[in-house]
Amino acid sequence: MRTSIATVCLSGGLTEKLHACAAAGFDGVEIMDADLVAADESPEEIRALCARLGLGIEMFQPFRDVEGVTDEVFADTLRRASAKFATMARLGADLVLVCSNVATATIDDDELAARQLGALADLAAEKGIRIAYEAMAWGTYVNDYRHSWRIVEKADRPNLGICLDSFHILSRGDDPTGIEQIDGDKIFFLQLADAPVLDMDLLSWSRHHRLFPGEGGFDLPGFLAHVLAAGYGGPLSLEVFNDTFRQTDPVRTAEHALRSLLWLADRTAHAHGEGDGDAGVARPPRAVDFVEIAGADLAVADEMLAQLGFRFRGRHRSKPVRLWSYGDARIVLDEQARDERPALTGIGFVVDDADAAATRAARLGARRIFRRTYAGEQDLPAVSAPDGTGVYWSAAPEDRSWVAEFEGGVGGESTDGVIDHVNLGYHWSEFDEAVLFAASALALTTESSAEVPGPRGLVRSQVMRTRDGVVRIPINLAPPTAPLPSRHIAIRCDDVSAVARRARAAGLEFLRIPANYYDDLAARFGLDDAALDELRNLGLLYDRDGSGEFVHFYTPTIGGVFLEFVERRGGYEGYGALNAPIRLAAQRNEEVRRGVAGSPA
Ligand SMILES: O=C(O)c1ccc(O)c(O)c1
Ligand SMILES: [Mg+2]
Repeated sequence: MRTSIATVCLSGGLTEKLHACAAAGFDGVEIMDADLVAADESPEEIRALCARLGLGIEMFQPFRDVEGVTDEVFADTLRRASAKFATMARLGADLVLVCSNVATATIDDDELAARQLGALADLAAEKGIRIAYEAMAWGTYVNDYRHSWRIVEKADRPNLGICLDSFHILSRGDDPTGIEQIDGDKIFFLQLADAPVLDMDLLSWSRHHRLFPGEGGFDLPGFLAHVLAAGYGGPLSLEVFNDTFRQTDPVRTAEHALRSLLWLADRTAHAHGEGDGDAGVARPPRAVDFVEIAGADLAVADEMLAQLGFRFRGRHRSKPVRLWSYGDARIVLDEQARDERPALTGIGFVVDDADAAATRAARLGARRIFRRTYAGEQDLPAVSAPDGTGVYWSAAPEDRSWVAEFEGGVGGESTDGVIDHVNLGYHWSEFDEAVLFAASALALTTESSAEVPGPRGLVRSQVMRTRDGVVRIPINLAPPTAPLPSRHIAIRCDDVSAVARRARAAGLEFLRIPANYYDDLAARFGLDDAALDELRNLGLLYDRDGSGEFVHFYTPTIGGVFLEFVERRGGYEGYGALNAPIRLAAQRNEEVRRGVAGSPA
């Protein structure tokens, strides 16, 4: 599989983009005409740079507004084309992308379109150039890949083929199975992009919201399978127009982009039964093993966990690390960190094959973490997620010997606790990368996303989970000007009221929920007075849907982390989305009271 990326995906000048693509390990690039026009370097210099970096120039793009025009307009099109073909010769590029006409087309006639594309192809042939014709989703007359293929067949030139772009096909809801009817040798190029499912005009959706494969709502593995079944053997090239990636560090974005292609290739091979074992598609995790909180002094966390009813399981025998558990929910407090501010710094997962999971994540570009372990200590395979969060794998319960490395804890175990979800917040520049990491390295599935209004702006929440719901990681996108949101660990228990009562009796202060919230609950759900009083008195939040109920509460925030206790009744699958704005507002009110709030924006 040859990997390629369009320069339009990245920020920076053309040479910076090329260096980033090469550093990430791409085989080739699509050079955007506009990037070349704006570059200081000549086409010859860009050609030499690509050669030095080992990057193939897979395609030059785009050339626009060719077919369906009057003879007079077309004469000028050929003049424009001659000039661009001369540039391509200097660049050493021999494939050009022609977008279906979105602007100057005035004549809806396939015979004319085929004649004009044929004439363009003949001009290109004199320079040894091939043309890939791409149906744009918003093309004036040609906007369906099957239509572009009919025209290419009609024109019947050896150097004229089509370019398929997953966005243009899937955004319109066109059936991609027809791709298999196309002669694979005539698919000259393949562009890949995912996108969130949005209800908006195609052009804006395409120009601003495309995503790398695995980050949106399109079935890219299914799409690619059709293209490969047609016999396509060219590069897999990413073409992602996205406002965020135009601003982020091109080196990091290029690494992120390559990870999406590896994920896609794995998924597609897997669907064909060609997975290569340990490096192939990871099986989703079976559970969250533990969550790690690190900070220089975690005494406040110890106190809070004790108040909540966690059991102290002891100190690690060789490190300043402590273990607490609530049933099967384990929290590791790590005081090796120099940073004063406690933070959620790692998550352990239970998988079938821990080494395979780590190897696979490393192959997807994640850095391995090597930790000092002493004789007899379990060495959990681990990597660092792109944001630096540690990810550990173990094959528990058969293999949870690390727990026995903690000494001096109390015995006995409450049995009803488990980690329900771990909520991670990101800024705009890291959000899509985090979603892709969860989809690829953690083998989690994307659930629909929600938007939550908070006092500092809108928070987008994208839940990544296993299909069985045993592992759930809501990934939140913070408003652009807000500080990085706190992360939180949600513990599921059988009786959240009992936990709340006990924690209050032990002196734990909860996040303060406004009285107005309970008036609104009464209005919304018609709860009886006793139920409402219990919620109000204990400071609990409540939600209900067609399948069940959800009762939960939040602790105060310690540094950058807080806890939530939840009780799910019946088949309730959500996270109390209607309560999230209450939580965000209450957390801000708490910051205001403590004088650490900053400005609202
Ligand atoms: O939005 C565009 O103009 C544009 C240009 C080239 C492409 O390959 C494409 O898919 C879209
Ligand atoms: Mg395209």
